[in-house]
Amino acid sequence: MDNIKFYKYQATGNDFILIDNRSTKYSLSSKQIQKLCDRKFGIGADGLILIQDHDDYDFEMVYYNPDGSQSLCGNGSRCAVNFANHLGIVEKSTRFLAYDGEHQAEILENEEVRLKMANVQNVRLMADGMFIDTGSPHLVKYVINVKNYRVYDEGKEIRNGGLFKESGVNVNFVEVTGNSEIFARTYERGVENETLSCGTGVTAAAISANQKGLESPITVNTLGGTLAVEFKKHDDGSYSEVYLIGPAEKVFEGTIEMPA
Ligand SMILES: N[C@@H](CCC[C@H](N)C(=O)O)C(=O)O
Repeated sequence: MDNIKFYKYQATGNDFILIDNRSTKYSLSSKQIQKLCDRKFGIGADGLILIQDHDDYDFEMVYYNPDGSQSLCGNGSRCAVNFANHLGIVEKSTRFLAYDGEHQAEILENEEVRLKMANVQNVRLMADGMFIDTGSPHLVKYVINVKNYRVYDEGKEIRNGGLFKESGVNVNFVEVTGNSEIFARTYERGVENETLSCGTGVTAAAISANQKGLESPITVNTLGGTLAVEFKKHDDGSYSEVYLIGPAEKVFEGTIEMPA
């Protein structure tokens, strides 16, 4: 049985297993990903990331939710950039490929990463809130007293509700807390629980706040820490130059036997 060398990273409390797969040695099944991400029987994480070689980019980030499904992960991307730096693949700036296409990123002081997100085409008003695609699908709902809100129960209900049943959605509960400041909590599909922070969710929350009159840059507080989001809004309702900025750090590294 193979031993896998892994690195554990966290970005505002959203935690990930990172694996150097430049040799493309590992092709993990959903069952293996589920076991590695399991907090009791495995390493435990909100997601798993393989860093792979790519002919046209510095690297490719292949992201899996803990249930084995795939999407873009904003916080995971910031961890991947610092990991790629640790592996010697990139220096201060990079261009890499992820689930939703090309991303650029810059490593700032104190290992903070400034990640360029894809343009946001529009904000769709729906019965439960605003629907915004930031590389993964997000519903943003404004609530009062978000710190005490029933995020798990309501998030689960909306995520599994009629409208989103097929492909699911991440559900963000947001409160405006200042002139350019919000607090966001996210129920993540694929984790099927609330996480301490969700990067694509924080980005969607900041863009939704602009619809309510808040201007870029917006500070987004989460249960796991603080991020900043910058953007440019256009007359047709789209957004470009969208950046997610915040910390990402290695927590520990180790080896684990490849699960069956
Ligand atoms: N934690 C992530 C989002 C990961 C993807 C999401 N669960 C989905 O399936 O859409 C982030 O930081 O963006």
